Parts: sequence; C-alpha cells; structure tokens
Amino acid sequence: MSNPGAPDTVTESAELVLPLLPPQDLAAAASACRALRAAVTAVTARRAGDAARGLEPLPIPFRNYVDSKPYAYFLYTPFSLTRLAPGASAPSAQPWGAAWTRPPRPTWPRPNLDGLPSAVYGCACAAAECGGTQCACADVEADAAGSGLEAGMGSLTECGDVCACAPSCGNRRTQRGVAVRLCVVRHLHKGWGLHAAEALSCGQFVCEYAGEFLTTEEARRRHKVYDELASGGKLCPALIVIREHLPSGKACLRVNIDATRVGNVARFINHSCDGGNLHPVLVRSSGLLLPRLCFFAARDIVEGEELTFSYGDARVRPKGLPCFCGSSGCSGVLPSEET
Ligand SMILES: C[S@@+](CC[C@H](N)C(=O)[O-])C[C@H]1O[C@@H](n2cnc3c(N)ncnc32)[C@H](O)[C@@H]1O
Repeated sequence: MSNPGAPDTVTESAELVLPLLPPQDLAAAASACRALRAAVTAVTARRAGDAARGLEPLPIPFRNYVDSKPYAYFLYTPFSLTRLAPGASAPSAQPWGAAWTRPPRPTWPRPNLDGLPSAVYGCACAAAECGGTQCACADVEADAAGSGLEAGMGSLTECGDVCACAPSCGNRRTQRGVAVRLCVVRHLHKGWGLHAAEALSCGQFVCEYAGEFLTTEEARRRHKVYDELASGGKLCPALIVIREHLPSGKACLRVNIDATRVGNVARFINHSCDGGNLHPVLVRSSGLLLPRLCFFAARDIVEGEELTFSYGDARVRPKGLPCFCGSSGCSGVLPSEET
C-alpha cells in the first residue's frame, strides 16, 4: 500500500538529523534510499558553501579544483574555548548544512571569567574615546597591529568583557569575527589553505586563531597522538604553541591552542618559510587572563592570494613533514614543535 506522506517524513527527519552527522555517517545515510541521497547532497552543498556554518559575519566557502573532497569536517568556534567545567565533555556534534537558518549569535560559551582577581578592571570611557590616551585599556607600549609589522609576534590591548563600552567600541577590532571575504582552497600537496577572496590592506584584521586552550601537559599528549596520525597522512594537525619572551630572551608565557577538532577558519592557514603575508599578534583584553592570537595583513594582499605565516624555525624531527610553501628560501621541511 502506498503511503503518500512517507517521503516528506523522511525528508523532514533527514533535515533534522543529517546536519549533525560527520562525513562517513553522511555517506552511509546517502546509500540508504533515493530520498536520503538527495538530502545528503543538499547538506553537502551547504557545508561546502560555508566553512563557518553561519557563525561568522560572512560565509567562507570551500573551493576544490584538485580532488573530490567537498569540505573539511571539524566543529566551528568563532573564539577560543577554555577548559570546560569539571565533568562536562566537549561537544561531539554541531549542526552544519541544515536548510533552516541558525540562531544569529554563536551558541558557544564565552571563556569563563570565574576566579579572576577583582583587581582586573576594564575602562569606563565613552565608546568613542576607547583606545585613546585616557583609556585604561590602551597600552602605549604595545605594537599597534597596523604599524608594528616587523617580523615576529606583535602585541595589542583591547577593551574586554569587564569594560563599560559597547561591543561596537573602536578598541575591539578583533572581536567582531571574520569580517573580510575569505575562502578555503584545496591544494595538491598542502591540503586546504585559507585565501583572500577580496583585496586586503596592510594592517587589516583578518581572523583570530580560535580553538581549545590547552594546558602544556595536554598539548604534549595531543602532539604525540597527532604526530603519529599526521605521519600516516591521516590528519592535518592544527595545534599551535605560542611563546612570549622577556627582553632577556627567556620564554615567560606559553599558550597552546588546538584547532584540530574544534576551531575556526584560521586552522586552514598554511606555513610559509618566507614568513608569509600575515602578522601574528597577541591580543589581550581587559578581563581575560589568556591572550588571543590574531592575524593581521602584513602587507597589501591581492584577491585570491593564499594567506600564510611562519610556523616557526624549522627544527627537524625524525618525522618532519615536507614543506611545499614554494618560497625561494624554503627549507624543505615543515617546522615542528619540540614540546
Ligand atoms: C594548521 S594545518 C593547515 C591546514 C591544512 N592544510 C589542512 O588541510 O587542514 C597544518 C597542516 O597543514 C599542512 N601544511 C601546512 N603548511 C604546509 C606547507 N607549507 N607544506 C606542506 N604542508 C603544509 C601540514 O599537513 C600541516 O600539518
């Protein structure tokens, strides 16, 4: 007996469930019946259309002219996540590719500010004056991200959650998400890479490197696991270690951000031995203990150009991966971190 309502029920249920599935499960669902295959094709196309799944101000599409991979699968967070509450586990799924529109704001929790010493104050200036000489959040010693574009890590101070000013304040230029047009392009030897989809001016904010903030112990543990998987070609790790140095040269702060499983589009930025065209800047904001790693254009960048930075000095390890940055000074080996 025919059931005229059945196909719609399948399609409606598929719309709810399929966006939660990772690619392998999505492929399995596609082989179940024709209605599901059509629904999977639609979810795949929507995923390929926006790596940021609507969580950034502009969509960031995948472009692949090299093989048949339509997109890279990971969980998206527009800003870094600190350790979850005891007993809580990291999210294992996030809807991606649904036809229904998502809520306009990110649903991830902001980093937890509990336990901050009460002496950590923000500013109380009128929004228009933020960042000026009277603003408690302005750090006259720090590099201005647009002008301090010498090699190495810059620093910048912004207003934060404990300030009186509104999110639209002029001293929060890295806190409004990815507002420039970008796309994620597949390369023959480097996997995916982040590209400018419009011309960018020197000093323009591009994106934050968002992921999970890790303890050094956890970063070392994951590094070992990722090295094994990466040397077998099974994973492109995106765990970054940032060290801030005292004038003496001694490292004084180590920040570990892992964007491998949960991250934002910065996880697609490839290495270039010539330093690349992005300037990494550590951004501190009032009320946040950990600095955020943000990228600014280190020079004018033309539409279509790949965005790169230097992962560090090439310290060759037995399992060092080959570098395909193509720069004239390429060392031939991807820098790898001895953690
Ligand atoms: C942070 S991810 C960058 C995005 C990555 N290409 C992807 O497909 O997800 C770092 C990984 O990208 C690859 N990669 C980055 N820069 C590269 C380069 N210059 N040459 C070869 N592979 C590179 C390596 O596999 C590295 O472990």
